[in-house]
Amino acid sequence: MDLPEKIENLSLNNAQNSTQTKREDYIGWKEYFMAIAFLAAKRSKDPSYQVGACVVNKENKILGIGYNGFPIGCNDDDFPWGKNTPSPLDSKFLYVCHAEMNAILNKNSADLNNCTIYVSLFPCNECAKIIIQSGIREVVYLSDEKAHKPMYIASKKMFDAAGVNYWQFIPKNDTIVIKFT
Ligand SMILES: O=c1ccn([C@H]2C[C@H](O)[C@@H](COP(=O)(O)O)O2)c(=O)[nH]1
Ligand SMILES: [Zn+2]
Repeated sequence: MDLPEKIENLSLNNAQNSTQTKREDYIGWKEYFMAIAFLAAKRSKDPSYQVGACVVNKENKILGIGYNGFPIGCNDDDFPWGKNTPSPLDSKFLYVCHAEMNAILNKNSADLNNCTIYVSLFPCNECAKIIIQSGIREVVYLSDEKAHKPMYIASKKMFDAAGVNYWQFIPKNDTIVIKFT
């Protein structure tokens, strides 16, 4: 391409750029953080329930991500994934670290005060305690399908007493497609 042609193309591109407006179909912050919690849940090896969590500060910066799984060093193939086993020692409940706990322990900042946690499932009572003690002040959850169980009612009781705000996120769409192309 010789020089005059190049200059002509350049000014054409500039003219096109100056008339371009921003994309409108980008995902909002809340969708983004909830989608990250759901993506993290995809890492879980739990056959019955995969949970993801994402801790975010007031500047929309992510401070921690987690999913439910066994502690470091406890091999996914050696520890049990069953729950109603004859021997209590063979139940996953003794060993699994919950998604919220992992997100909080994985934090890349010392301070979680006034942060928000996005969770795919409303937190259980044990996670509620950890959330409160960490300084997180807001819980955004998607599923409340276990909310009728005593441990989840206890979570709400503790959140209410501690002044932790919680609300259900209802996504605009039930799918976000990610293509590696
Ligand atoms: O607050 C919560 C509650 C539960 N989880 C995890 C723990 C288990 O791995 C599953 C629940 O298994 P069920 O067999 O459906 O009881 O979810 C969590 O990460 N956070
Ligand atoms: Zn929990």
